[in-house]
Amino acid sequence: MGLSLKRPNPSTTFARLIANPGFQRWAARFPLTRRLARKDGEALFDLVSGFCHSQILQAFVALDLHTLLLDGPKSLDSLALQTKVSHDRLAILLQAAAALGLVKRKRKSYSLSRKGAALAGVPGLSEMILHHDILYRDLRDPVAFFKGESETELAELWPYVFGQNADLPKETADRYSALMSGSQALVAEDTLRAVTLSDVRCLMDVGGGRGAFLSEVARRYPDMELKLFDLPGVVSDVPLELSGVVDIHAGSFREDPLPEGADAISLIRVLYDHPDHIVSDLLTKVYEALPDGGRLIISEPMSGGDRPERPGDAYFAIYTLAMRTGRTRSAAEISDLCRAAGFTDIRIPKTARRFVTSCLTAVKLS
Ligand SMILES: CC(C)=CCC/C(C)=C/CC/C(C)=C/C=C/C(C)=C/C=C/C=C(C)/C=C/C=C(C)/C=C/C=C(C)/C=C/CC(C)(C)O
Ligand SMILES: C[S@@+](CC[C@H](N)C(=O)[O-])C[C@H]1O[C@@H](n2cnc3c(N)ncnc32)[C@H](O)[C@@H]1O
Repeated sequence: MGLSLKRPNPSTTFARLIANPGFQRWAARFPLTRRLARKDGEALFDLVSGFCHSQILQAFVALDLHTLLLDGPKSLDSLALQTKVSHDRLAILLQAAAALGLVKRKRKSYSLSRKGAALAGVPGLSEMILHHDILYRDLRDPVAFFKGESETELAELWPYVFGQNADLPKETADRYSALMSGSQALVAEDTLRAVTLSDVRCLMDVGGGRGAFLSEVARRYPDMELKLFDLPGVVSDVPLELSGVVDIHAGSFREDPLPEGADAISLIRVLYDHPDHIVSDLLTKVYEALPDGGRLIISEPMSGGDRPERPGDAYFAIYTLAMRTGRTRSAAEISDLCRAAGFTDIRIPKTARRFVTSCLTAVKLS
């Protein structure tokens, strides 16, 4: 091997040092480095075994253990009877669930931990977890997945995103809307905590589903005029109590112009379902529908961009990649798209839980 005269790249040198098994053995013993080495080892092991953790959670929820334990501690015998899982195998599942912090174990009796009880109470979370069987199958061959060489089932679950025609089969609309509206309560709560609407006279929620966000807005701002715009197959099922309060518009933002009259327009978990050209067209339509001084409110899970982060980059980006129609964008990317559509005064208010949603607001100033 020839002698390299290139000056070593400091970051490569650092990586090679850490990757050296001899250095690792030394660092695991040396008092000043051993805690860090153990911490890195544990973190790596968590990544290695993460797919088992998700499947333990999936079985825990599918067997309804989170609701069975809501009434208080239960014995292994009674849980085995109720779940129809053999005593021995259920003991292993419950032991795993205890290790993951979902249950607490006292000899042969099990109760929900704080985390397990929170899981039982988060609206729509168990349905979300259960539908992950699809994403799990889509990720079975991860290299083919990232190369874009595999078909994905998630893309079939949300066929509306492909739809040039706005007529959505009722069954698909139902399944989709139930899953969406479950998590909508959290999204609405965090969005409305981050963005105040006290100066808004009329809000139109575009892609607002069956109006879950608008019902929360109506609760907090009872005098606000509200409009909902979504596909015909979706808005036909807006609950009756809401249809009296909300002005409903059926249409497709791909083909139809947006109704005018609102001084604020919200796009809640809409952009990440679509590719850039559709997002650009939609933002232009939103701009056109708003009056001078009108405000755009975007809320959806976002990528960390320059600062990659787990919820946006290691979950939602993968989810939207499996859907094959949109992508998870960073606030900076969404800002660029908004600017290109004419918006100014772009702000990125902080939200409480990045795994629930992130927000961006912009203003039309012509
Ligand atoms: C009483 C004593 C002594 C002490 C109490 C101490 C105390 C106050 C403890 C707090 C306990 C508590 C209330 C905890 C609450 C925890 C909560 C609310 C947790 C919430 C978790 C939410 C999660 C994990 C949400 C996950 C959401 C997901 C995975 C959503 C996915 C959405 C997707 C994939 C949508 C995709 C569809 C499409 C088409 C791309 O849009
Ligand atoms: C991810 S969901 C979000 C629903 C709701 N905003 C929420 O956060 O739960 C996306 C919404 O956009 C709607 N949508 C998709 N394509 C549309 C289109 N071309 N025109 C109008 N709405 C559309 C869907 O029907 C759906 O209700």
